[in-house]
Amino acid sequence: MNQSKEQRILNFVLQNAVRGDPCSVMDTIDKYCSQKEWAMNVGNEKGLILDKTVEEVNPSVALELGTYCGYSAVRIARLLKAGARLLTVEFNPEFAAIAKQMIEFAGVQDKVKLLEGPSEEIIPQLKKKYEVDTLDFVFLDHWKDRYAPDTILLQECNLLRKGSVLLADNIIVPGAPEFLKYIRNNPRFQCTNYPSHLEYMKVEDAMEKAVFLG
Ligand SMILES: O=c1[nH]cnc2c(O)c(F)c(-c3ccc(F)cc3)cc12
Ligand SMILES: [Mg+2]
Repeated sequence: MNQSKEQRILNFVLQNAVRGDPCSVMDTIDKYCSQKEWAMNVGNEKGLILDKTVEEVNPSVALELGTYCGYSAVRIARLLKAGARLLTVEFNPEFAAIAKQMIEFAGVQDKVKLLEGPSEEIIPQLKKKYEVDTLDFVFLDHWKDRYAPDTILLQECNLLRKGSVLLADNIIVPGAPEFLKYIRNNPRFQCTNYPSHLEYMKVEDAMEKAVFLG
């Protein structure tokens, strides 16, 4: 049974990165995906926008929708203060299995809880099953057609509070037009656009920050 691309990425990290060193894991993934096989990690350019937003928010409880291989989970978790935690949701079981190993190799497993399943099922469970009160930060990086419905679902589940920050990847490529239309016309959100480039490519992309006003 030949290996998946995600398994090849993980193997390259296990053989070339420094165990327990999140930056080494991120750099090694970026090296593999820029030189050998493209993959949909947020990457280092958009990753810096993610870093700045996480540092600005300094979340106690963060949610990521779309774990993939765990690159951005490692990226976010490395910046979390003592006692803070990241919940990351992945519906593809193969990706989740890779991400679990990636997160453990990076040494951030104590800060990260990987939840396997569809976001629309997991979001309504966050309060009771995962003991979440409200979310300080949400990184939307899963399926573009879920950005808007999941943002509505987060509000319906009372998971956002005044000042909660959403950051969405792939606003241009693949694009999330329905989400942009929803969030930019909604008076309960203050939006900011961050132009950037598609991971590992000279193609324009952007991220959108949306602060919930309560
Ligand atoms: O499905 C996705 N989920 C989350 N993030 C993505 C991403 O960052 C991409 F670049 C892309 C992408 C895939 C193929 C392309 F040709 C361009 C972008 C997809 C996703
Ligand atoms: Mg993305």
